[in-house]
Amino acid sequence: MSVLRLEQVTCRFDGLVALDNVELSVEAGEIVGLIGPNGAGKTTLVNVVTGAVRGEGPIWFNDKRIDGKRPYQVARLGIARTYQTVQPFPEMSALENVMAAVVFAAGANGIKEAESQAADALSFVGLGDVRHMRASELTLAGRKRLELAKSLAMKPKVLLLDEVNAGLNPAEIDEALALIRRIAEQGVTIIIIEHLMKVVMSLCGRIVVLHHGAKIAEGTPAEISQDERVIDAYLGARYARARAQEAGSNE
Ligand SMILES: Nc1ncnc2c1ncn2[C@@H]1O[C@H](COP(=O)(O)OP(=O)(O)OP(=O)(O)O)[C@@H](O)[C@H]1O
Repeated sequence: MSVLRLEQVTCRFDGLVALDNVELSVEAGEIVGLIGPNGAGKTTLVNVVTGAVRGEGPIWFNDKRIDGKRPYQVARLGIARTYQTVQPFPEMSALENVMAAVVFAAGANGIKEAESQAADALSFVGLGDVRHMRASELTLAGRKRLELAKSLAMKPKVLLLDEVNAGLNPAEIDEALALIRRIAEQGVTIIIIEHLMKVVMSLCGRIVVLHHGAKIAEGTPAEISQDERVIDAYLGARYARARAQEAGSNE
């Protein structure tokens, strides 16, 4: 049974259709990539699933309908997200930032428990040693990890990652990839919005492509990289040629 399912979900902003009858079904344990050109509706999909923006059409989390729920209710059911632009409370420590996320997702279970959950999440992402540092003093890679720790501390079953690798250098991206794989190994189902094709191709078992709010393709990385509509709308001919050359040189 799918853990998350969107049934013909539409989202309009005045005259603009940001999501157009999108069908999506994600199985437990999958890492699904969500790609498409700027403005395709990827972040809107995350916003609609997590209750930040109201759409039309049923969204199921296991056997529960979650469309219409508020963000904290969705978070408490077990769906966490990261934000494209990381915005920690700059003057608070990394630990305090994650504790705030724990309280948002779990309610007030006591400050000690929130602290211990937050410390575990920070260790998991490799920020255990700098947990008392102010968020504003962390590097971009550190703030991205902090963002991950905030969502992980909510103990999610489904995690929606919105461009967690943007702005990172190649070494930092490799580390982030390893971290995302470790999160998936914990049994967390992941949907990742990502512009770096190297990341999507190596991480995701399945890729969903949005264009002008509509799903134009869905398949394995190999299928998607050869799909004419995806090449036209997003990947471009140069990418397809490079892939074909790679395939040729591997023969
Ligand atoms: N709150 C909003 N109010 C009005 N229009 C919005 C709102 N949020 C998104 N949009 C519009 O909806 C469309 C889809 O935007 P969205 O941010 O979901 O795209 P995206 O695929 O995530 O793009 P990017 O890759 O640039 O982040 C865009 O035209 C955007 O301007």
